[in-house]
Amino acid sequence: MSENTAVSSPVVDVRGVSRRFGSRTVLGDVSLQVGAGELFGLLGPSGSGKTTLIKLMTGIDRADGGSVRLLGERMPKLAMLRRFGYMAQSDALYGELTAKENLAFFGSLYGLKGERLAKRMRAAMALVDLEADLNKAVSAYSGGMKRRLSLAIALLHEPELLVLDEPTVGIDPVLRRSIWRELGDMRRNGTTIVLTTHVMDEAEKCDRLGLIRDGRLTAVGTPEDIKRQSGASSIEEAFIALGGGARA
Ligand SMILES: Nc1ncnc2c1ncn2[C@@H]1O[C@H](COP(=O)(O)OP(=O)(O)OP(=O)(O)O)[C@@H](O)[C@H]1O
Repeated sequence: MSENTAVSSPVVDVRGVSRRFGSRTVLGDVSLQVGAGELFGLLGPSGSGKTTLIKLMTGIDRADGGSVRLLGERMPKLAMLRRFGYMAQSDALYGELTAKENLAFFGSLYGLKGERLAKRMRAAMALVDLEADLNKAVSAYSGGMKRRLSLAIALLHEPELLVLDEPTVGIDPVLRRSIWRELGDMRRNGTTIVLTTHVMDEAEKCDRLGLIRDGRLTAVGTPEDIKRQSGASSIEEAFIALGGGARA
């Protein structure tokens, strides 16, 4: 691994993490630090281990070896639910409830209530352009609307850290752009963001990228570093050289 720059007081501190399923090692000895206010992108081919790593970070799954700390706390830890927002790859929503009821449910887990909850619901739904659908049952939402509601839930409590697994899949280009603008504003306000993506122009917008292949980080650095390391002129080429195809 190269250029995994030492980060002082990292918000995300993954050390020597591994995960096996049966006899198969899907993550091997992964170490990664993400600093406060960084927008960090995990990039890798399908099945390379991105979601597995995200699940270990958030405490949804437990590593077989190594350690994960978020905001200085050893994971998994239930109380940390209030301090980070997580958007899973498959939406974890209650279909029979309205969007508002879903938001209220997750809001209560985050410790939000009363006027603050109402205010945050309005702000989060405005951000994903779903204000008009607040009282609609989630079962009547399209796939893209469900993704947007999942994102609204992840940032409902204005967490210090956002962990987003493919946040813009199924979202149209106009809304995708406005969501990225919003992620940029959040980062400027000090929110740390870790996300996975398959979209190259999204990868270019990250402060740093981690390229993952076969459960190992093959490169970590700024988009410019990654291009330089692989001698590529675009992230897409670098991805193929370092993470997405035959190693150069
Ligand atoms: N619960 C599980 N049991 C067995 N194998 C699993 C389990 N979860 C993940 N895997 C395997 O681990 C590997 C990594 O999966 P993971 O979902 O982390 O990949 P990914 O990089 O997120 O892929 P994608 O980009 O397609 O979402 C895959 O081969 C997958 O089949």
